[in-house]
Amino acid sequence: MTEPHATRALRLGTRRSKLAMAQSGLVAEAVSQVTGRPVELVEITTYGDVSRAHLAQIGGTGVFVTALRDALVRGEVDFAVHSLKDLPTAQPEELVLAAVPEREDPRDVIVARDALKFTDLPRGARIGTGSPRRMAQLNAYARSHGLDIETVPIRGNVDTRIGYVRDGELDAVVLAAAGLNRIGRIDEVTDFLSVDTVLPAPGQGALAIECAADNAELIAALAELDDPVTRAAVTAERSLLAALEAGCSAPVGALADLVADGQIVKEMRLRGVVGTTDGTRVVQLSTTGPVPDTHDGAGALGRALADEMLAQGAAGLMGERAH
Ligand SMILES: NCc1[nH]cc(CCC(=O)O)c1CC(=O)O
Repeated sequence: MTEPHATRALRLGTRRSKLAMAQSGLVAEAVSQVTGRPVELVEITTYGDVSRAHLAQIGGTGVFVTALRDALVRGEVDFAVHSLKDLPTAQPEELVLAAVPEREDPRDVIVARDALKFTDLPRGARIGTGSPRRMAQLNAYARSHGLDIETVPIRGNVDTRIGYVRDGELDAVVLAAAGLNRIGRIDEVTDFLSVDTVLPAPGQGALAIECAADNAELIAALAELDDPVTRAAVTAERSLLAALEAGCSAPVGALADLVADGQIVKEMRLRGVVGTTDGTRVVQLSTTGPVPDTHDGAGALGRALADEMLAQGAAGLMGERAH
């Protein structure tokens, strides 16, 4: 006899990294609450987990996500949790972004030796990051503020990256605040980078819960975990990314937030940046519009900013174009 549907465990497909397991654990609990069903974690290895190549070299788009999406399409798992910033902008038609929960801190942070802040790093300091977006903005800031830094391409999980600082190989590494928060290591941050210095990746700090497009019952339940403001913000950020035709490893930063006058929310602001990794050329613009209440409205904000950025030569600054 099959188990009654209402109590069968929902299968959550997850990567095995510490960060992915932490994120999936948080979401599993929330999903269990809204569905009344137990959630079991199904571990899946993605290309991004096994390849040693630098992200920019292996092409970026979707390396952490494809295997999870394949398992969803094959019906091996019921839903998957992704870091939204790792999710390609193209949405497969068999799948749907059922929920985007409230975003946490979108900022990038520095973990440096001797509790150093970014602007206090000594001349010639070596800063590890595998992200062209972070390289471009850190180098641009350094150039315009008389700092002398060297960005060093690295990759690997959080332990590996912070390890480069602990063992003295690098002076600092750049990471996302959200990831460190989720794995309980936010105390190791020595500097929270203002978004005026480094705009985060589109979707950074937000999670995406994805399931099969024909699973109406689960989609309805997961909708309870959706945060409409986060959804609108990340939709605008991702439509900017898509309209620039840039992959997730391209040097594109974007952040949408609400502009309030006292308690009253006035508008949504979208900021975007692209630059060459050496920081010599940067296009950074922002736009505002009414707070979008539809997917199309948020998309239009992103596309409008992309058009302005392209008119200022943004396309010529992106080395890693999506194929
Ligand atoms: N590319 C790896 C990745 N994907 C999501 C996060 C952090 C969590 C988030 O941004 O939601 C990280 C690590 C990092 O950039 O430090």
